[in-house]
Amino acid sequence: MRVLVAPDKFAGTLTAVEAAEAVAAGWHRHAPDDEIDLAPMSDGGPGFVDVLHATLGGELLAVTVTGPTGAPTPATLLVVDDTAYVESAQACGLHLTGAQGGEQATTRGVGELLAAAIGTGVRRVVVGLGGSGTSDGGAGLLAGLGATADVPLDEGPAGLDGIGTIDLAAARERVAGVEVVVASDVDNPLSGLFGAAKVFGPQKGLTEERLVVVDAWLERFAEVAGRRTALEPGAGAAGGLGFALLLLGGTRTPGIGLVTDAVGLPARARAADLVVTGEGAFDFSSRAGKVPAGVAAVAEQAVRPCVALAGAVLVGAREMRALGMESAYSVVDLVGEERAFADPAGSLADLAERVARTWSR
Ligand SMILES: Nc1ncnc2c1ncn2[C@@H]1O[C@H](COP(=O)(O)OP(=O)(O)O)[C@@H](O)[C@H]1O
Ligand SMILES: O=C(O)[C@@H](CO)OP(=O)(O)O
Repeated sequence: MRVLVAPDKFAGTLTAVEAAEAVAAGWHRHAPDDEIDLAPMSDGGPGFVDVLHATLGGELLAVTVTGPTGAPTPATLLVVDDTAYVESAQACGLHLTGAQGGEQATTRGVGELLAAAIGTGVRRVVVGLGGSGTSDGGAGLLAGLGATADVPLDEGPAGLDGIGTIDLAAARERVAGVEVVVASDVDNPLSGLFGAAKVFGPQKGLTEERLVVVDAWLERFAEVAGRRTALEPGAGAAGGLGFALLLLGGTRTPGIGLVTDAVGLPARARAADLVVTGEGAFDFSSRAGKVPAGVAAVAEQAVRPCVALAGAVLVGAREMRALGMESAYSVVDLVGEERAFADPAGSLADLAERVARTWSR
């Protein structure tokens, strides 16, 4: 039997590559003769560059950029032919800000990363969005590329309070002649009920009262910088980085689709008998745009069953099927929360061994 293993990262415990390897190790304990094809995945968030490098090869270039709280932060660009890939979470990820709300946290480093990518002379730069700890509407990115305003653009959303004017000419000049592709994991607008602060603020540590304040800063920023662009799908990805990149002429594409195509997932699914995906928490936010739903859609096209192995499964059977999944299995249900976090790779392997008993033939 051939099994395609295509998980996302398990945020905080396993990278996508580690998760795929753990699943393969456990599966082989039960079914040593099964052929396993490892395809670690990303939707534009953490792991984007690693996952693409593992499949596409290319050259990795190390750079140091300004982190979300100002500290020098290492990041890596991937250059493949005339395209550079940049992962915004490396410069402003939640792992760098901690759950502090990010009211002063900046995306300046993402602008620096983009500038470094453009500096390599490529024709196209793909920016992966997701997993950010910031909510600055991408103002920091614009500052990192030379934009100026009557308020500081690189002091987080708090710095935008009372903004009246912005000049994007220098930033637009900096990206002129380069195609900017915005690979985002969500299609939310910048502000409002479905905006960056309201929907993704809580996971960054913003309290109910502060969400409203940050949303109002973003709303005002949108009025000054580009109201219509703020409503476009994906403007609210990565705390509004999508907005800034769209203002600079970027075009949005779902990150999962970009990665799926880049790693040739449809053909690999057709060559398999079963597709296995997974992520840390399988919940209803795992809908369209996220790795498990994207992998399930590819499996469906290939007429192959798809199952999910997750740290925790937080949806019922009906929702799981709506997400295209035949079954979803939980590490926590098998080994308990303590062991799941103490030995994430070992316990995911144990779960995979169990699942192989049901699915391998
Ligand atoms: N090994 C694990 N076992 C159980 N739960 C995990 C494990 N790793 C991560 N998680 C849970 O998954 C959550 C992250 O969800 P995940 O789907 O990986 O990321 P996101 O939703 O940010 O894309 C974590 O907050 C944690 O509760
Ligand atoms: O960075 C963020 O604000 C969100 C949405 O883009 O990412 P994730 O869905 O990975 O939590």
